[in-house]
Amino acid sequence: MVTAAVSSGSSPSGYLAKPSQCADYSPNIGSFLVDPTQQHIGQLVQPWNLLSSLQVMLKSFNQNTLTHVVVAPPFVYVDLVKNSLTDRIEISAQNSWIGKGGAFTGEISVEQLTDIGCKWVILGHSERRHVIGEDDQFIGKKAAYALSQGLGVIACIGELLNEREEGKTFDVYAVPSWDNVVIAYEPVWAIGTGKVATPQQAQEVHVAVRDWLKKNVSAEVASKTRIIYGGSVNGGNCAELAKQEDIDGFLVGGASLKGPEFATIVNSVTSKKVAA
Ligand SMILES: O=C(CO)COP(=O)(O)O
Repeated sequence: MVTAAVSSGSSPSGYLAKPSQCADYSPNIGSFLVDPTQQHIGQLVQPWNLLSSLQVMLKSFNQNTLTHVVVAPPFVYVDLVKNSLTDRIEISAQNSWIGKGGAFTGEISVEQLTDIGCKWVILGHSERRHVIGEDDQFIGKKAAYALSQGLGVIACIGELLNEREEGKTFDVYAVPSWDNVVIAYEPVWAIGTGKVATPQQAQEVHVAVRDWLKKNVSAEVASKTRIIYGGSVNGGNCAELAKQEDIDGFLVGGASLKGPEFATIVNSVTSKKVAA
């Protein structure tokens, strides 16, 4: 990407942002997010792989549907993916720097992301927490900064398998009171494992998150905030998950690389909204 000068770290570049390509959507429609991280099911995500899946998906879903589609490609492909897709799909980054851009070599700033037209950033993904070592406080600071600059935040929360087994699911997520936030519940044990949460397990946590928002923020925020589920979502399990009252959409990794399956997942969210 032209903007990533080696010595300039996360400083904003002179790259001109394109005009907004944001599709209008109402806050309480379904969300569907695609996060094909660098490596999924042993397969390196290449842009043409992702793009061909997205093109297949685009042919199979009605672009006038209510489902809000956001794609989060690896950083190096953001520009390519953005420029190859219809305006109907918004782009998210998979991470951002904690504060204002500066000399932080190797980091990507919020300013750079908005500069190239990103609307969203995923923060607190389990791999950032458990592999890189980011904690709630660090993620909270990142979220606050991204939001202050107008970037939407897809905030990921989720428990490890041993925490679920020890009954700690409800202690793990400390969700700050953010506006312009989509909350993604991703049980760590379900990510990339093929072991999906049951609809009831997911619904139980989503309800608890909504209750948390109600108590700690407001009833309005609780009802408007989209809470999406991630972790081994596929074409076969999406419909039952989507039927759950508090599951507003999905964060999908591996299945996003399979176009027809991807369309099935998008359409499962749409069907729910149409039925509502
Ligand atoms: O965490 C996820 C995407 O970032 C979920 O991945 P999978 O859908 O492959 O389990």
